[in-house]
Amino acid sequence: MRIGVIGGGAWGTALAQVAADGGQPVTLWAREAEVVDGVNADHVNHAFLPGVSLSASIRATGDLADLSACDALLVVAPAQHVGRVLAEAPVGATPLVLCAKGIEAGTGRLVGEVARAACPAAPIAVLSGPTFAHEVAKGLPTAVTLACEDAALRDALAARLANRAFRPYAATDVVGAEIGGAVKNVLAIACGVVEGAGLGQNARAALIARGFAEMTRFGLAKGARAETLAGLSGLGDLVLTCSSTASRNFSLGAGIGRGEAAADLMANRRTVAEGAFTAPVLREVAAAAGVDMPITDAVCRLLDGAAVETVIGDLLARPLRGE
Ligand SMILES: NC(=O)C1=CN([C@@H]2O[C@H](COP(=O)(O)OP(=O)(O)OC[C@H]3O[C@@H](n4cnc5c(N)ncnc54)[C@H](O)[C@@H]3O)[C@@H](O)[C@H]2O)C=CC1
Ligand SMILES: O=C(CO)COP(=O)(O)O
Repeated sequence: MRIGVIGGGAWGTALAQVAADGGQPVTLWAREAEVVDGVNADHVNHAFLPGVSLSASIRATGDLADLSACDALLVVAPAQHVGRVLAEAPVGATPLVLCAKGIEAGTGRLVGEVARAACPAAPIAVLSGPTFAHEVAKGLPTAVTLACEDAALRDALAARLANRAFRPYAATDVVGAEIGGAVKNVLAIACGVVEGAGLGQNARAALIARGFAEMTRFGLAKGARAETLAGLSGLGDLVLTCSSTASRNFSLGAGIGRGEAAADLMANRRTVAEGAFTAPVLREVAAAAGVDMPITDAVCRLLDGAAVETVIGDLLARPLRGE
């Protein structure tokens, strides 16, 4: 199975490295010429995954047409750009493995819905879980959810991507796998705020547990299964990104918690903090579905510039309720 990767950020590059295990050829499409040149000449993605030596069997390209001979495409552009990139990619009926985590602003669509609209003939799988790119690229042990309704395709993809350190777990719940990854990014911002503002470990654990309740309420309303949300792509990824400054979303929140302006933090970054784009549209979609999302709402207010003390105070002052 010839693998192509759409997106030369940290995660696309790490997944290209996974797919290149054992010297298998992989084509990596990157938007930036400097990334293409660095991967081909030095076997390093200096811009997005510095310090990791990549397999020489990864060939980078800036031309989407070079993906036309691939048997499966890993889609790893940021969620807000997936629709545009897929519209230009030579997909046809080639299976797509969606690896971006987010909800499209303006439409409220999960990445799967975006991909189905752009590429109606392409079978869809979702790969998601607790996966810091730099750890995966270095070959550290990692497990992911690989969700696909077509069992034969899912097994073929799992067999192709699995290696000694990278372990896909099969699932059929595509929507559930997507929702866990999209919602946890928003909750990771909230946990970062707690860290940055020095609110303590109790508060962070409370946010993880109540955030998981929020993710589960939203997921169930949108057709996800509870066991998927409690698995690697939901709870697993929530725990990872709510616990570490290696998470860009957590780091963004930590900056806000320290009192820095969210707009400045967003303006000064080249890497993507998906939760900042997902939070407002998640709030809209949840409101339309009648789902209460107090932590997501708090993150939206903080991103809009509300004071940390005010927002945290409001969260704590909500009427007491059953767990
Ligand atoms: N980095 C990680 O550890 C993980 C990231 N992800 C997800 O993977 C997706 C991609 O993130 P990363 O690879 O980390 O990105 P990154 O933050 O390392 O790099 C930014 C990426 O955005 C792309 N980009 C910027 N503007 C664009 C545009 N207008 N059109 C198309 N692409 C554009 C850049 O080319 C680059 O590939 C996100 O949805 C993220 O949540 C998922 C799991 C792990
Ligand atoms: O999704 C991730 C790990 O699973 C990466 O998290 P961040 O985007 O917050 O860095």
